[in-house]
Amino acid sequence: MNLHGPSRSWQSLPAAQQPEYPDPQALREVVADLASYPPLVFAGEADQLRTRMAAVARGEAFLLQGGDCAEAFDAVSADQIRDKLKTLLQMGVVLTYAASVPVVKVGRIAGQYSKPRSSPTETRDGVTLPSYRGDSVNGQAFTEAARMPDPQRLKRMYHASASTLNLVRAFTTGGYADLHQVHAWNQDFVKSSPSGRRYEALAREIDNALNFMQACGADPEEFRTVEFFSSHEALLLDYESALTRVDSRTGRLYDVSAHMVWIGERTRQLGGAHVEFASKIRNPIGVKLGPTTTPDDALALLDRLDPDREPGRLTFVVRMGADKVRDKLPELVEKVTASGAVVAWVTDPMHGNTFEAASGHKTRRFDDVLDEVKGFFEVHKELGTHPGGIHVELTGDDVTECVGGGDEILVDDLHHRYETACDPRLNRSQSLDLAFLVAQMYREQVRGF
Ligand SMILES: O=C[C@H](O)[C@H](O)COP(=O)(O)O
Ligand SMILES: C=C(OP(=O)(O)O)C(=O)O
Ligand SMILES: [Mn+2]
Repeated sequence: MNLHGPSRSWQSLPAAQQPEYPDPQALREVVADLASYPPLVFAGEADQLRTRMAAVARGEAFLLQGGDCAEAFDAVSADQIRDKLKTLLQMGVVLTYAASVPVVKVGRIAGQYSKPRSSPTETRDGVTLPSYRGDSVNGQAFTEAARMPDPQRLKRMYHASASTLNLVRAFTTGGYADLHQVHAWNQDFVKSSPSGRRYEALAREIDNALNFMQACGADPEEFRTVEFFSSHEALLLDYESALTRVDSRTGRLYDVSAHMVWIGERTRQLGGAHVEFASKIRNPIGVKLGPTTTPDDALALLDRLDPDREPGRLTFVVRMGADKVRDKLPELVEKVTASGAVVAWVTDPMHGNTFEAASGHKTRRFDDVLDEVKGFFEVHKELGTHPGGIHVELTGDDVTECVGGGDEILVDDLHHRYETACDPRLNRSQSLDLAFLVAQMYREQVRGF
């Protein structure tokens, strides 16, 4: 990697969770090619998201961040991208309208192809192979050939991300996301699900409100487009480094693979390459905080990643588990707040609530997810701080991966449509249920009506 501009200091530090490529020369060639590819996002857009996240941190907006645990190359289709986006847009509308708060919409999309794993290997029937680490690294099939890390997959990740982002941009700016389309997004859903029917009632209210505003002289053009940002875990540093470029406007480094990137629970070591990398780029940054995080860990991350105490720069994505969030979160929030920092606090109610069902499926209970969100809101209410948003794993498809929800999925249903490449996702109905419940919590606890 050639060193243009500021130093790439992270490249000499230990990086956890990286694939072991059999042919380092092949990797170098791929990285050199990637470094010559055009950016996927413009640095100015990342700045815009930082401004939006500053509003979240100050308590003036709410973050909705969601998408697959792991995107898959064979799911880069118009229908799947549209349905995911549609789900996020519907959730965004529910939250905006029912909680009366501006919603910053960020997809786990167009780059979420790489997975950290609890174990580097997987054993089935006495055979041990490298774990699946996401489509950017290896294949899901349990064969030696598929599980061998292949650097060519980094290029496929770039192209899959580019075509996904292209379609997302077309939908969000080309008329599909027009607020006047609130009913159209729900058409295929309205009769088949309780949350679809509930949404339809809300969409009618929005219609009335739009008609009222237009009658008052508001410009309908204002509602034609939606601001939507991309994000993923910055896990594979070969890829992220190749897409980290000097911004010609400012001379600063930006990771132009996405608007926002985050550091996962397994790679947030203070002396590690991921934290160093994130400290050097200007994008808004997220860091996952699991139940073992101490206040000193949080303060050290704050000093490394947000030394200037710039609202919008740093988001702490808390994923403690429903049974721990009420115990563990308060002292983190207290100490960080006392330090004078204005960070965005966001709940990821998924990753602390995963368990294996008797059938062997990795799953989550909708009620645990909801309970962790409730705990997160309770802690912030108690401390007078802002519950800034939710970070969830979801899909627009009617999968059966998480149990519970208004259109209840039972443990015995999991096998019907269990399609995730990694962690269990909320389906569309469960996602909408969650949006309604979170909107109600926000309205009651933050807005006070
Ligand atoms: O989001 C991803 C998973 O939580 C992470 O990859 C770990 O999963 P594992 O415990 O199945 O390895
Ligand atoms: C791996 C993930 O989360 P965490 O780092 O919080 O475990 C994830 O977001 O998919
Ligand atoms: Mn996950």
